[in-house]
Amino acid sequence: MKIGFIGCGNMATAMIHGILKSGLASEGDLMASAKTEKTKKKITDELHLACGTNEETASFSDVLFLAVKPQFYEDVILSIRDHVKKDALIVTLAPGKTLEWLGSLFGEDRKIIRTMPNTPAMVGEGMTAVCPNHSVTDEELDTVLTLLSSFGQAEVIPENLIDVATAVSGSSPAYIFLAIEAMADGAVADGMPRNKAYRFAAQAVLGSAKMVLETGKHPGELKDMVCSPGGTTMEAVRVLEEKGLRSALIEAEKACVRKARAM
Ligand SMILES: NC(=O)C1=CN([C@@H]2O[C@H](COP(=O)(O)OP(=O)(O)OC[C@H]3O[C@@H](n4cnc5c(N)ncnc54)[C@H](O)[C@@H]3O)[C@@H](O)[C@H]2O)C=CC1
Ligand SMILES: O=C(O)[C@@H]1CCC=N1
Repeated sequence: MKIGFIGCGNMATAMIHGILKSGLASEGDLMASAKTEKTKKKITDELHLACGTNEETASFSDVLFLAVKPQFYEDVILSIRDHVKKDALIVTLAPGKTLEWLGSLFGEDRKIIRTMPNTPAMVGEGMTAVCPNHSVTDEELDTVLTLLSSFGQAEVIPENLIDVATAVSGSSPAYIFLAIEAMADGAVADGMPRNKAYRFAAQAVLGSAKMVLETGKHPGELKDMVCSPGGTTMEAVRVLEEKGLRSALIEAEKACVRKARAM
């Protein structure tokens, strides 16, 4: 199976590392294309892959990832569509680009899998939402799920939820980085050296996420386990509620969904 990436930025690089590390494919099975000389050099010298034009990458691939920003999708699709193998599995990553829209550009009978990954794929802890179109068989879907699982979790969802997935997992690492930065700022304000503060905050976030996933307990119950009666945490939680953290996150996700639907 030959795997190609049109564009080789943050997401493609993370996916390539995951696929190679898992042993699902070797360097010779992969090709990527790029716009800049710097990225071309990264593909050949750092990733040790063949670097092709967009057209060469399209005609090489049994599984083809479209890893350019959404605003470049239309031009890229129009330039490669006649080069894509007839039975290739076309995997998209862009928000807002629906299966219907993709089918209208590639051709209705094409096998298209719309996904929404996230950058924690870079450390093998990605979360990818997956929506296949009607032309993709169960076996082909399994092939793509196996590739996507090489850098984290991958789960099929109905397409009407993919903008929601964008808000809750595609974009949410940015909210969490912001939270970690702010938590560390608070610690620095009270005298902790900055590097130590990032590590303490990030490890607390990592452990908390693991508790949700591994205990299966309701997040509210886990929160209550931290809040000793008359203790320190309840004071912090009281201020977070007063400042609207919960509502800020809900409204941020609603804005994210609105933007994705408008793209
Ligand atoms: N960064 C993120 O957190 C996430 C990104 N996505 C989606 O993944 C896709 C890729 O995003 P990133 O990797 O973050 O972007 P990026 O900007 O890091 O990478 C895109 C690459 O494509 C190259 N490129 C642009 N036009 C090209 C062309 N015509 N031919 C070949 N290469 C071209 C750019 O030079 C760049 O290296 C986007 O559609 C984005 O919306 C989805 C989920 C999360
Ligand atoms: O900000 C964006 O548009 C992309 C999609 C999800 C994360 N990054």
